[in-house]
Amino acid sequence: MKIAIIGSGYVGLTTGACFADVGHEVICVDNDAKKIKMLREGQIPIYEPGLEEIVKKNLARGFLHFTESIAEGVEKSLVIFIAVPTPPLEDGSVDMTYIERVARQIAAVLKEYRVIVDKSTVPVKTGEKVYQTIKRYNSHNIDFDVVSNPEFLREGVAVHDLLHPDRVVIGATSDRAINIMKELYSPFKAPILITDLNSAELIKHASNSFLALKISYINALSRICEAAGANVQMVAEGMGLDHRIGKHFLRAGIGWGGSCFPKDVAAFIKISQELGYDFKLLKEVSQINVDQKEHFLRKIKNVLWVLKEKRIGLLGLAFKNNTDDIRSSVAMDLATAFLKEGAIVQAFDPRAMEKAKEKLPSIHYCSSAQEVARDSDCIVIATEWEEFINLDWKSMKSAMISPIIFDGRNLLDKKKMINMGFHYIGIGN
Ligand SMILES: NC(=O)C1=CN([C@@H]2O[C@H](COP(=O)(O)OP(=O)(O)OC[C@H]3O[C@@H](n4cnc5c(N)ncnc54)[C@H](O)[C@@H]3O)[C@@H](O)[C@H]2O)C=CC1
Ligand SMILES: O=C(O)[C@H]1O[C@H](OP(=O)(O)OP(=O)(O)OC[C@H]2O[C@@H](n3ccc(=O)[nH]c3=O)[C@H](O)[C@@H]2O)[C@H](O)[C@@H](O)[C@@H]1O
Repeated sequence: MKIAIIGSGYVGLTTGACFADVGHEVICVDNDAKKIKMLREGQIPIYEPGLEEIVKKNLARGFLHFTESIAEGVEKSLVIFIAVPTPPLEDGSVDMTYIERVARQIAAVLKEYRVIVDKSTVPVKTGEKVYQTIKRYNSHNIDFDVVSNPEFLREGVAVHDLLHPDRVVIGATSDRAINIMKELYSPFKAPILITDLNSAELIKHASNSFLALKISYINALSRICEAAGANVQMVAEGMGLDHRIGKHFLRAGIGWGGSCFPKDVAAFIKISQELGYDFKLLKEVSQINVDQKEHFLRKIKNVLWVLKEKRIGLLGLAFKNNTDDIRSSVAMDLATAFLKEGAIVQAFDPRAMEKAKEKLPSIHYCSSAQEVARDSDCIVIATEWEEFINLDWKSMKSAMISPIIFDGRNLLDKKKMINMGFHYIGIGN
């Protein structure tokens, strides 16, 4: 099937590449000329495991194309996905200008029936507004359908999540559009849930908020564990063995970050408020997340006393492992807080340093994790990169001025580190 994806960022590019990989003919559109030029040459502007291979493979076999022209995408494709940003405004509500502009741009070039699919994360009732907008600006009165098809991929494992989704949600009322969407997704062999437009849009905000809630819950428990002398990892394991609870998203840490949870939880609070419901539970979920980061900072200050002139070795800058994404990264927030207090921050991240350099040039960027330890007053683990587990911690220790580790992700084995002579401070243990 011929499809176009408007917006070739994280979601647009990974989705486009995976659709091409299962045999669809995909045109990825973006208004960033530099990005399109890079992509045409097979260069990938983001780090996502497995993505480069499938982009190159599908470019070579002619299943994947890149263009700056929305008109070209709309003309050549039956299904048009919208995957442009929906960033937060200052009050937490969603900036809808990107979606609205693309809806008008599609309407202006519509010549034949098309299915217009919203993949961006949007407030409930957006599909209705997109429909009205396209109808208004579609001067030739061409028939079209609007569908909501939210995306549930996680960065770092996006290719896997796209090729093997837990579920595909299709919010649509027209049989014609539903059948086209079912055919489009048939190669993925995933459960397909058909809903109305509004429910599909709500499923996305509800899912992200629930996952954030689960993490905030375990983070709140980590505080109780610290006060009671219990171990949050054991508590999480004991809870997670109950299938009704499940073991996933119960890793206590320094709080959730990334381009989606913070903005989507804030948006869902705002959307609920506009619908007349005060979502106090989610407000608390957000507050716990802020507290968790501040509590971690307090723990560091309790041990180091004054941060000014201290040399802090920071392991991790990305908002999570296996990505170079630093959007709303708690690791970056911590670095900013350390710098503000006058500390010297020497940091290493396996993938995110280029992006971090642009945002925080005053960090000293190290070429290896080992270098982070040199003459440091402590090491702070801020991103859950697995490769940090197997570092040569003995030699790290000998390079440090004082062997203190603040493990914000409970990545290391506490007993082992203490036996090695480290002063180890984790989360909830
Ligand atoms: N990043 C993620 O893991 C996930 C993101 N989402 C949602 O997907 C949407 C997109 O997010 P990302 O891909 O992360 O954003 P992004 O910022 O990485 O990509 C968006 C792309 O759209 C392009 N763009 C903006 N306006 C355009 C226009 N008028 N015409 C053509 N291209 C245009 C930008 O140049 C950019 O390349 C958001 O609503 C987000 O909440 C949903 C699931 C996962
Ligand atoms: O809408 C989105 O953009 C996506 O948001 C999240 O995906 P992502 O932000 O890529 O990453 P997650 O793996 O969910 O992690 C989010 C944050 O929570 C933290 N986290 C995660 C899990 C956990 O147990 N504990 C924890 O602190 C991570 O370190 C990270 O900062 C959701 O998991 C995806 O389903 C969704 O599609």
